[in-house]
Amino acid sequence: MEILNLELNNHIAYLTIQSPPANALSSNLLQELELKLDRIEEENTAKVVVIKGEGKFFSAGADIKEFTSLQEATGYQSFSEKGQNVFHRLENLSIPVIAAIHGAALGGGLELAMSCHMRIVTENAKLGLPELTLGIIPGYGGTQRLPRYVGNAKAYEMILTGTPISGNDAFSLGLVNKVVTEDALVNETNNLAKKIASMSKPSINEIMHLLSLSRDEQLERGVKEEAISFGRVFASEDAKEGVQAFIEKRKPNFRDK
Ligand SMILES: C/C=C/C(=O)SCCNC(=O)CCNC(=O)[C@H](O)C(C)(C)COP(=O)(O)OP(=O)(O)OC[C@H]1O[C@@H](n2cnc3c(N)ncnc32)[C@H](O)[C@@H]1OP(=O)(O)O
Repeated sequence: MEILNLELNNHIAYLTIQSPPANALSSNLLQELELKLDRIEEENTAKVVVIKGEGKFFSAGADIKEFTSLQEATGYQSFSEKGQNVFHRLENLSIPVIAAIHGAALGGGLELAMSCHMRIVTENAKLGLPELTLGIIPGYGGTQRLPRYVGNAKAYEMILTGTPISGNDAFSLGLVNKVVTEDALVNETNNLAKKIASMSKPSINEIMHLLSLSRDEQLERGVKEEAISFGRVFASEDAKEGVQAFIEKRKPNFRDK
């Protein structure tokens, strides 16, 4: 089975993450996302992309189990940059991307959703950046994109406590476009996608270019700094402890080293 399924239908490209149970963003999945974006661009028929997750969650973030086999030599900074680059490409696509979020969008899962242009979320979904609970920090652009959506005060709280917010709260804060019941997610997302797909492609492409110019230049600088910090923190003893504790399903014992 493919871990990222692409289905093109009536000018809508549906990308479904199929990597249960967590739909973790493994390095294979990120590579697959690049390939699927290549195909969408080559075919050049889609006017909108929908990203969703199969099973219980949208995505629980980077594959924490893969972290233990990440060799220091391969560079933790470049691990972060690889994800950042894919998400940068997604954000700068010439067609809009909608994330349909249910269950959980945590860590890299929320960073993926924040790189999309619109988000529809279920009421009870959990959205957050829990990386600090693992002794690491967000590395796929989350430190830079979250404050732009929810404001500084809430971003500090969400990142420093690692506590997720509900779909309802995400809507109140302006992080998502719409909050819906679990049953309505597919229909509401399709309705939005269809409305966009009924527009003329050249005007969609021009608008995507113009709206991309509304992003400030600091974002790119901040994302670069984030990868450097990610590399530094990931090499710490507390990062090893945090990841090991997650795998062993216990509380981490951080030593501030
Ligand atoms: C640069 C980017 C960095 C990052 O993204 S770091 C990762 C940030 N994400 C997280 O910290 C989220 C971690 N996961 C969770 O908090 C919870 O899980 C959930 C809330 C998503 C779900 O909780 P529940 O319903 O109680 O299920 P469960 O037993 O915890 O998880 C089911 C299985 O999924 C595995 N899993 C969950 N998240 C990840 C992940 N991010 N990477 C790899 N595996 C994951 C678990 O270990 C377990 O597996 P098993 O059944 O073998 O015990």
